[in-house]
Amino acid sequence: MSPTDERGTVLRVEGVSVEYAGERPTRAVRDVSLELRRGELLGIAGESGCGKSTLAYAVTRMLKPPARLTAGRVLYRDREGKETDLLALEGEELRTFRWNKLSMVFQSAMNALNPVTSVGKQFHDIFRAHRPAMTARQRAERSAELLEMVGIDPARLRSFPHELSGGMRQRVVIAMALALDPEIVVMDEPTTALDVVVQREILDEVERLRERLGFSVVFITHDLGLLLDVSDRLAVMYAGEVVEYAPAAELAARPAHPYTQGLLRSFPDLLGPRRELRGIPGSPPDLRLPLEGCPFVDRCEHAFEPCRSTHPVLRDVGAGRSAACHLEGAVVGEH
Ligand SMILES: Nc1ncnc2c1ncn2[C@@H]1O[C@H](COP(=O)(O)OP(=O)(O)OP(=O)(O)O)[C@@H](O)[C@H]1O
Repeated sequence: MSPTDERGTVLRVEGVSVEYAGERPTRAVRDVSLELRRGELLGIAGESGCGKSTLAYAVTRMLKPPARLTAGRVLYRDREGKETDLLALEGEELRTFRWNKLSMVFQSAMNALNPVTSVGKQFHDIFRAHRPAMTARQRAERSAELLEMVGIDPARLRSFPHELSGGMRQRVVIAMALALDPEIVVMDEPTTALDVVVQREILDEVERLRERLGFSVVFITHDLGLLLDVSDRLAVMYAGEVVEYAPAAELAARPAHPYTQGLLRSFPDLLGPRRELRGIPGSPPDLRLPLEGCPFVDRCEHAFEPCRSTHPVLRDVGAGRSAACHLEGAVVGEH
């Protein structure tokens, strides 16, 4: 049993489905179940359009029309084991929950920051709203401490967002997300807009902070290579569904789902032997149309009789892995 098992689950996503309304609704997230353990980094990978962001918005209660949650529960479990269904929270309860227990870091730091307000004032506003008992001095001290924590000179509290580099802005957003010491941080493509070196620095920072502060992270990106590096466990999404769910090391060594194998073949392994780079031919199914069999069937080189007619459910395929695939053991060889 790993240390995260002993600390238990902090968030459980159960059977969540989301649709975008339209003449034919887009079923963007379909019956997704996941579990975030205390202190772990759970990665969510998949190509653009597979529903990662929609899932993040559903979990953080930020879905806006035309998106509509059609099924499921998102349960937060506190340290005493008491569960709260996030999808049932409203008004003040939801607002309190959002910053204190769960916070979010999204792709565009520029959109998350108010361009006409100094960084310091934005920290002060968070504290004034959520920690009204704090004095002005305590607010200033805590803001400076948070900036230092993410490697930024507290003198920057006087800066406006446009005076900071992209990497610094993203660090500020991460510091804000950590302002009230949340237990869960959901990060959706937090470094995608940044260059590779800055990306790496920020990820190292998140790692350090996670070790120090003990929060859990849901980390969403299309960059599977990066996720394999930073995640404890990984969920691979395809066409709105989780098709594989496994410890990162197992997923890298023995990917069970043909889609995961294809994704792993699509990027170069910098340390391993040179190999042919092959993408996955074809494109994902139209999520507005009914899907009967496996959503990956048209792109799968291993498709056989049941794949077109029977929808595969996520099942245990050994070594802590689950895969939604009809193949026996789902493992069809090294990638
Ligand atoms: N506002 C919207 N209205 C209708 N359909 C939408 C809307 N937003 C997203 N979708 C559809 O929902 C599906 C999932 O999109 P989503 O953005 O969640 O995927 P993603 O994996 O996060 O992709 P990306 O990395 O490109 O953001 C896609 O088919 C997309 O076209």
